[in-house]
Amino acid sequence: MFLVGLTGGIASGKSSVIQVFQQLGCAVIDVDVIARHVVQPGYPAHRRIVEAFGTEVLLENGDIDRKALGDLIFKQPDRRQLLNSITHPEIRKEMMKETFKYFLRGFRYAILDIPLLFETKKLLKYMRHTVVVYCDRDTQLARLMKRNSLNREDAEARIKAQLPLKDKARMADHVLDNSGEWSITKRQVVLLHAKLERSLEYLPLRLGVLTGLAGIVSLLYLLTRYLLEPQVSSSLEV
Ligand SMILES: Nc1ncnc2c1ncn2[C@@H]1O[C@H](COP(=O)(O)OP(=O)(O)OP(=O)(O)O)[C@@H](O)[C@H]1O
Repeated sequence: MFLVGLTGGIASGKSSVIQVFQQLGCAVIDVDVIARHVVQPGYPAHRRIVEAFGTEVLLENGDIDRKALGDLIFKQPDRRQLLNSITHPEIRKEMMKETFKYFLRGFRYAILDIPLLFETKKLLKYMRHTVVVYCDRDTQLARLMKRNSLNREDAEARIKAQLPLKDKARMADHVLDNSGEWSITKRQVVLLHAKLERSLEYLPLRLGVLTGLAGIVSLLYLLTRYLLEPQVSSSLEV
């Protein structure tokens, strides 16, 4: 199995593209979903966020108020870093668990939706392929303003807070251009999936694990035989 990291910019279409991969039966790991999961009440990250940011980032039912927290860290990079240092290790652990489950189920590749793949770089070394969901700046701005009911100034500020989408596209192995009609994007996703499925890059890990298992089984077999065999020399001595 190999890993494919999918990223893009705010409102560039990542979630929409990931849905198509899901419909195609792919192994999808959504970091946003994991990020929401690990901050639920009862989880260590939830307790540490409340300790660090206070109860004003809580909703009445005890859940984290993601909007309040987002607003709080938006203009304060040091607090953003603090939040990341709490949540990122927990997110990575969950991602590894999910990846392992898909590996056991025999998937050839798993696609991970990682919004800040190129910014944080931490997960980049595990990705055999990187995919950027791109759209031109005007389209991105218009879709963001519409989806989040933002004025132009706020939407522009949010786009500016990230690496430019064009730079990300240059760094990626594959670019899905989502500037136009949705049907055109969908076709690109289907083609990319077919290409990744055809790739033989899943073989080294699978063969490695099978060889390792075969080695362990042989070792156990030899050990069992040795332990169960009558000790001829010692019985002669008696
Ligand atoms: N090709 C398209 N044509 C028209 N609208 C689109 C297209 N692709 C996505 N959208 C719309 O643009 C908005 C942003 O898309 P989406 O939520 O998939 O982006 P995203 O990259 O996951 O965003 P974020 O990271 O900010 O959550 C959504 O409202 C979606 O319905």
